[in-house]
Amino acid sequence: MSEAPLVLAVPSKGRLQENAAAFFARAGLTFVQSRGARDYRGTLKGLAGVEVLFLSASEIAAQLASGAAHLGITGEDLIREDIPDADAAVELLTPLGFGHANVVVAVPQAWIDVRTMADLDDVAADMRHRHGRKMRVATKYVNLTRRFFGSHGIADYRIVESLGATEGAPASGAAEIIVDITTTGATLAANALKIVEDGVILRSEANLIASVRAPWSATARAAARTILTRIAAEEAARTTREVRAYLAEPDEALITDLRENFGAELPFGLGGNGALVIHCPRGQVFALAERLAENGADHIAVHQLDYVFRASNPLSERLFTRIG
Ligand SMILES: Nc1ncnc2c1ncn2[C@@H]1O[C@H](COP(=O)(O)OP(=O)(O)OP(=O)(O)O)[C@@H](O)[C@H]1O
Ligand SMILES: O=P(O)(O)OC[C@H]1O[C@H](OP(=O)(O)OP(=O)(O)O)[C@H](O)[C@@H]1O
Ligand SMILES: [Mg+2]
Repeated sequence: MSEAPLVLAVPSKGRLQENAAAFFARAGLTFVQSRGARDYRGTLKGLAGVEVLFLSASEIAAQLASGAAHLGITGEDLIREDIPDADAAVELLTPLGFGHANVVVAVPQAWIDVRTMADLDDVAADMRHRHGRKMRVATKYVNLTRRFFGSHGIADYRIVESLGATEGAPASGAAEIIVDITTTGATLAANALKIVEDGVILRSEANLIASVRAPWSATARAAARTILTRIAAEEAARTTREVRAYLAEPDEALITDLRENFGAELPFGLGGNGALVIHCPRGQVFALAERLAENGADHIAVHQLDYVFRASNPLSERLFTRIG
């Protein structure tokens, strides 16, 4: 196939890099950077039709928006901030459980009268009327800030664009308040800032994201299907346990009970000789084992799985439903 390859955009540095690489590795997807770690283009070992781009998290959002990348990993905060029509441009295929960060409005701790966005509105109006100047908000999340302040009816403010160390702006006098991301809260605390109670703009985490506008050639589709199938197989394995037991006479009522009350599946059928192979959600293992024991199983073995491949998976379905 000589058609345009699938372009996969992966964080090359920063907070998301290590977790993203580990995520792909778990799914058996290994990057090959033939010219060493500073080579910002690569391929996937054993998988033709894929070009890997190593980019910063914000550049990944831009490439997904324009369609220069088909698939990528980045933070939802950057997607919502950098892509004006995010829901039309990209599909968030699945959250990844890392890169958690909240985009928040924070004010000096010394502002003891300011607890809510409504209080902040009062402060802003007051500054405008009494001192004739607008409250300054330091942030790199300009669009998220405008939308959020607008939704709270706050208009008396001015954004001071910040390119880093935003939490320092109030102390340095560059702005009165800030909008930034926080995870542990350590940076806010170190700068004597507090989060406004109803001032959490977005709860973000890293996502696997597809571009709607990328050229989805047959080659790109086939590669995406392979990648998503592997990722889904790993995810299914991680959240599932395999339970094996022997029951002299497994009856239909028990099987129905296991299916309905424990989320159990018998992926390989009933077998016929009383040997049961059950797959169930990880959290149901102990309850399921007890039920099997009550029904006469005297040896119940529980296994972790590496991969569970299914004919269809939620990730591929989401992608192909969206791109047609
Ligand atoms: N403290 C944090 N904990 C967890 N995830 C974070 C944290 N800070 C940022 N992130 C997530 O990682 C993304 C990228 O942040 P990172 O610090 O790697 O890059 P950056 O500082 O935005 O950009 P650059 O490194 O190019 O200056 C953020 O947009 C957010 O989604
Ligand atoms: O709540 P915390 O756990 O303290 O984390 C929040 C800090 O982490 C990020 O900065 P980063 O270290 O990525 O530096 P940057 O300003 O260069 O992005 C973010 O911009 C905050 O400053
Ligand atoms: Mg950062």
